[in-house]
Amino acid sequence: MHQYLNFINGEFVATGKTFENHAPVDNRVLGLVHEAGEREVDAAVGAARAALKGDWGRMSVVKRVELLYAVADEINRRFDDFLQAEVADTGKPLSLASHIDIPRGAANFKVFADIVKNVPTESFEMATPDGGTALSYALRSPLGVVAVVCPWNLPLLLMTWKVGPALACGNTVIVKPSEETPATATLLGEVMNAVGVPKGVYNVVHGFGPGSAGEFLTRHPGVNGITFTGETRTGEAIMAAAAKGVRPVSFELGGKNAGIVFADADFDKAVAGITRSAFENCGQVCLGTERVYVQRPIFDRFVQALKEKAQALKVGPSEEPGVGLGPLISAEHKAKVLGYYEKAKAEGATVVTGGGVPDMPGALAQGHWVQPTIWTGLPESSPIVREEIFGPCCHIAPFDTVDEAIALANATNYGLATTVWTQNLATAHRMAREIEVGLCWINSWFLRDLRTAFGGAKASGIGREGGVHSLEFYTELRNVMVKL
Ligand SMILES: NC(=O)C1=CN([C@@H]2O[C@H](COP(=O)(O)OP(=O)(O)OC[C@H]3O[C@@H](n4cnc5c(N)ncnc54)[C@H](O)[C@@H]3O)[C@@H](O)[C@H]2O)C=CC1
Ligand SMILES: O=C(O)/C=C/C=C(\O)C(=O)O
Repeated sequence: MHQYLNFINGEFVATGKTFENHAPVDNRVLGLVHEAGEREVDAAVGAARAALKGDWGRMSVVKRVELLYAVADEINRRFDDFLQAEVADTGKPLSLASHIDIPRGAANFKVFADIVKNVPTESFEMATPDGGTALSYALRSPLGVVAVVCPWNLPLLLMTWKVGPALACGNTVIVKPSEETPATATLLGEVMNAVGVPKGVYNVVHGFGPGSAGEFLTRHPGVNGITFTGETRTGEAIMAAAAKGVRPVSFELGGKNAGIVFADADFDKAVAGITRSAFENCGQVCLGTERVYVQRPIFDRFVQALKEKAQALKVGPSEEPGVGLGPLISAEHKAKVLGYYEKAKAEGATVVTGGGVPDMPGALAQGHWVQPTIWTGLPESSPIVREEIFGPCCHIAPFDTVDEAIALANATNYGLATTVWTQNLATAHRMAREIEVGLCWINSWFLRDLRTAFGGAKASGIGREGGVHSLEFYTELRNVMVKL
C-alpha cells in the first residue's frame, strides 16, 4: 500500500496516524496518508526557521535562481510521475493535467526566479534640510517562514504558485496540501532533495484543517505569514488564526463568477468559452462561471447551443481518449453538488440538461460522477445563483441592457472573476471598469499572464499574486537613507 509521508527537514516522516487517500474515479484506496500532529508541525516550523539561518539564508539571489530553475527542470524531467500522481488524486482528464497542471507546476518556479533576478527596487536622491543631499534605496528581505495551505482542485499548480515566489524571495515554506490530494506535494520533496535545495527550505505536513495540521500550522507562532487558496469561510478561520501575532495573509478565495454574453458577441466563440468556463475541471475552478447572463435576442439560441455542448462532453476516466469531464474530488463534494441539483429542482428550475448522476460501468460506478448541468428560470435570490457550488453546472438568465448586466454581475459578495463576450469595444471597456472583480476576461477565459496581478476583490480574496505583486507578500521592504 502506497504511503504518503510528511517531508520535514529533508526527510520523509511517517506518523502512527494515517487516513486513506481515495481515487475520485472509482473510490479505490490509492494509499495511506500519514497525518502530521502538533509535534510534526512544530518540527517542520523549526526546520524552516533553521534553514533561514543556514546556507539558504546566506545564499545569493543568483544561486537561489539557479536552484529554482533546477527544480522546474526536475519536475519536467519527472513529468509523467507528476502527471500520473495528479490524475490519480484528482481524476481530472490527462489532457487537462498535461497541458495545465504539470507544465504550470514547473513554470511557476522559473517565472518567479526571473522576477527576483530582474525586477529592480527603488532608489532616490533627495535634498536634505541642511542643504546637502541624501540617498535612499529600498531593500527586500524575506518575510520568513511561510505557511502554504492548498486546495484540491489544481494541487500542484496552486501550491507552486505560492511556493515558487516564496522560495524565490528567500523564504522557507511549510506546505499543507489538501487532504484530498497529497501526492504531488509529497513528490516535490523528492525533487527538492534531488536538486540540492537545502533541507528545511521546503516542508510538507499532511492532514486536515480544523483541529489538525492545517490549524496547527496557521496558529503556530513560528509562522511569519500564511498564503491560502480555498473557500471563503475557511479564509475567515485562517485569518482569525493569523490575527494572533499580526501575521500577514495572502488569500485567493471562493467565487460566484458571472459570464456575460452580449447579442453582438461572436456566437460560436462565446458558446465555446462559456462551455470551458462552466465545465472545465468538472467545474472545480474558482475562476469558473456558475452564473451566465445572455442578452435577450440570443438567449434561447445560446441556451440550446450550450446544452448541446454540455451533452457532447465525454464523461469518463482520464486515460480514455477524448474525455472532457472527470469526476468531482470526493463523495462529500459530490453530495454537496447533488444537494444543489436537488435544490434547483425543488425551486422549480428548468433543467435544460443534466441534474443527476451518469451511469458509469463497473468499478467506475463507485466514482464521484455527476452530469454537466444547466438551469434556467430561477430568481436571482435563489441559493443556486448566490452560493458557490463548485461543480459542472451553471444557471443562465436573460438581460437587456449593459446597466442591467453590470448590476446582475455585481450583485454578489464575491468578486473573483468574470468573462465578457462582446465585439463592442466601448461595452467591453465599460464592463471591465465597472464589474467588481479581480480578474476580467474579454472574449476569453483563463488566459493567464503570470506577470499580472491575480486575485479576488470583496469576499474573494486579500492581496494579489503574480509578477511583482507576489513580492509584496513574500518580502519585507526596508527603506535605507544614507546622508551624503
Ligand atoms: N477557491 C478555490 O479555489 C477553492 C474553493 N473550494 C471551495 O471550498 C469548498 C470546500 O472545499 P474544501 O476542500 O473543504 O476547501 P477548503 O477551502 O475548506 O480547504 C482548503 C484547504 O484548507 C485546509 N483547511 C480547511 N480548514 C482549515 C482551517 N480552519 N485552518 C487551516 N487550514 C484549513 C484544508 O485542509 C485544505 O488543505 C468547495 O466545495 C468549494 O466550494 C475548494 C477548493 C478550491
Ligand atoms: O492559473 C492560476 O494561477 C490559477 C488557477 C485557478 C485557481 O486559482 C483556482 O481554481 O483557485
